[in-house]
Amino acid sequence: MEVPYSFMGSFLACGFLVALLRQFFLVPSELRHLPRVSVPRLLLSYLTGEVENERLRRLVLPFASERGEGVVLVWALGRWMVHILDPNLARIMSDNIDLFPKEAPPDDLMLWRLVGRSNILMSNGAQWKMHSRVVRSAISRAIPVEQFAALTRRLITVIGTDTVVNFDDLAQRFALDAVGTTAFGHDFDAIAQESPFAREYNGIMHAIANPLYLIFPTLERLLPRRALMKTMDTFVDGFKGLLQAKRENPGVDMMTFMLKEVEMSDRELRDNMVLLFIAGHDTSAGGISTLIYYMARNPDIQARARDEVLSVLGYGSDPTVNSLKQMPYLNACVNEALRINTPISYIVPRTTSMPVSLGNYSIPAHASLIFNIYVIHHNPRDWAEPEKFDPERFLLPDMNWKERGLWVPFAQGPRQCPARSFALHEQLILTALLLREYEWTLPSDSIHLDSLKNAFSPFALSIPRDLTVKFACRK
Ligand code: HEM
Repeated sequence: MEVPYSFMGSFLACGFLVALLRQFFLVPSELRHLPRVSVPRLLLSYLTGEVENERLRRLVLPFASERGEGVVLVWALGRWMVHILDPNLARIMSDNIDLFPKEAPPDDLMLWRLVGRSNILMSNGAQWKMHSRVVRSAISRAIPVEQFAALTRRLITVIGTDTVVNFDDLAQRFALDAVGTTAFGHDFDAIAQESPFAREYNGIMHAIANPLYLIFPTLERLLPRRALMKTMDTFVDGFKGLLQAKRENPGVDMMTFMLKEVEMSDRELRDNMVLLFIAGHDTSAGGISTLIYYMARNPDIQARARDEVLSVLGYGSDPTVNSLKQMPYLNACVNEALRINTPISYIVPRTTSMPVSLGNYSIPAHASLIFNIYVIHHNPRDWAEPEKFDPERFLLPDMNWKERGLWVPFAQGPRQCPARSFALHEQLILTALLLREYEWTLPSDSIHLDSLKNAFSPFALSIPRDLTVKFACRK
């Protein structure tokens, strides 16, 4: 019997496609000894737009909590990545930055076109040391306590007396003004009115997050998104304008400080500016919204934190670095919010500069590794009832969460977040002043009555979405 050409053609095409797909998802032979998450389950999760924290809870956490594994392979963005799930292994990786340098980001991924590569986040070795020295000293000169309080007062004016507000939006606008005024000496005035800059940024992030381009980054080359690239270039150029304005009109902000450093080129200054903008506002906004949400869901916790704030500050004075230290319960609430819905689920990929042994696992050279903050924060082997919002756990004397590397929202080691103290104070001051001014609850039609829902983010960010909150003035 003669086989029709059309049938043979389809058969060969199918065979070719299967072989291609197999190749695409094939685990490299040198990684095959490691446990791994099933590809079909991952693909289904990516294609249905599941949020990162849910995916990690369902598909990755069980490897640590049920099987006691310290690492697991996860397929993402077209390759296999080693997720570090064990706090001790995470510490080894974080402390040895020469053995585990930052991986060069895939050329095709749009995020890196936006963030740039000549900055503190993406550099390694001597370059990173230079960036780190300049950026860290700029950030850590003085905590802008008064500025945070002034911005909170602006926020209170916008919230008004008795209202329901979209708090995730307000938190993002607050965080944008916080980073704008303190890092660039530029007031976006985003709290009071819609900022075109923020709108453009949100539009770009939304376009970058197109699931098809994320799963198959090579599409950026096959079907280039020229309009998006142009918008991104114009957006980044906006930072050049800010830089020039800062040169002509120096202030007391981080950029003015960095401009005094002759070591950095204009390109490096601009890339660091874009980075501070991105790293500094979505993360903070996520942390703030999470904290406000859990306080709304737990009126007893909210009341206890308020009592503490009033006992230290009374009704007159603004918080200071010292007075905030006298509020252990409020500090515990901030820590617990950063644990339970950690703003960054895992760090930017590292690589191995040579074959290494991590605990019982041998990892080949040039593997991609990340340490998984979400899993470390949610492993029931280390945290009792990890899904419960319980600030009290940070007050237990024998928990030793710092020493054991169990609480790592800002990562750890030399490359941990340089703005840890900045971000913690931002949250403490905002919450202290809101507690004094308002009592807040979730409205009855909130989508978060049962559990917190995050917005979709392809960059492992956990930011609550559509978080309406009902504020009632206490005076
Ligand atoms: C709650 C808020 C924040 C959280 C949870 C957070 C978390 C993190 C984490 C986990 C890293 C490590 C990333 C990695 O190694 O791949 C990081 C790095 C970084 N963060 Fe933050 N961050 C926050 C706020 C900020 C703010 C407000 C700024 C700036 C004003 C900032 C600037 C940076 C920079 C420049 C780095 C790169 C450090 C390096 O590679 O040496 N972050 N952050």
